[in-house]
Amino acid sequence: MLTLEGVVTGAGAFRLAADLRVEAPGLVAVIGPSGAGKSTLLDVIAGFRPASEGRILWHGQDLTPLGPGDRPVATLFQDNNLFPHLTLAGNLDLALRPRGGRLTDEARARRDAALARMGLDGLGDRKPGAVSGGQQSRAALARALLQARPILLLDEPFAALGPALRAEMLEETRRVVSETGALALLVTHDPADAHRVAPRTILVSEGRAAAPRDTEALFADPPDALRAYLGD
Ligand SMILES: Nc1ncnc2c1ncn2[C@@H]1O[C@H](COP(=O)(O)OP(=O)(O)OP(=O)(O)O)[C@@H](O)[C@H]1O
Repeated sequence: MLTLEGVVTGAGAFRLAADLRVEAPGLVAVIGPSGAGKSTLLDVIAGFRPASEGRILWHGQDLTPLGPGDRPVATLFQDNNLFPHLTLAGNLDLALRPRGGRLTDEARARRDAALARMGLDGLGDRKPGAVSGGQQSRAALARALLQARPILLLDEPFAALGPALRAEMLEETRRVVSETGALALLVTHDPADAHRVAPRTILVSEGRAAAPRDTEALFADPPDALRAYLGD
């Protein structure tokens, strides 16, 4: 269970309030108008942005005082964050030895298995610039999975991909989240994404992140803010 207890955060004049619980595991969509605070919500959970009020708890443990590296969280952003000067394998290795040092044989085997599972067999020696956008996305997802953190934050990770590839990557994400037993929060602009892969959805609007609701029920009877966003 991820609990945001009276959390208030913000950037500049913007304020976001969140008082909600998210049952783990599972894939939860985060949806809402542009500028509503979806990325801000993920940032405060990851620790990239401080909470000015309230606490963030993971299975009862208070994460609020912890820095991003000490939280049980892996984050995947839209631009993938692959280092261009490293090979795909080298990028994945960062998840296994974030502070440098030699990779053990066991770690190397895990990295190769992660590449293979994402359909990147034989591409480990290439740099990101020498593979397709979809392959870059796969490598970034593989790296996030290798981090093996129980909370996965996905901030529009596949927005730059075409519709078919995006659907494929979402399905891949759904599959790995269900296999790893993680809690994943997925920011998306597309209600179809939420319908496709997320049984629950958090609506962020009017300065507030609402408690997760059953996705079908939410869209069947949308609150005014969601109705306006959907253009109904
Ligand atoms: N560094 C900053 N300084 C000041 N205001 C900021 C900063 N970063 C974000 N904001 C403001 O915070 C609000 C929330 O931004 P956020 O990126 O969380 O929204 P979002 O819902 O993720 O938007 P989008 O869907 O467009 O990505 C916006 O109004 C934005 O202008």
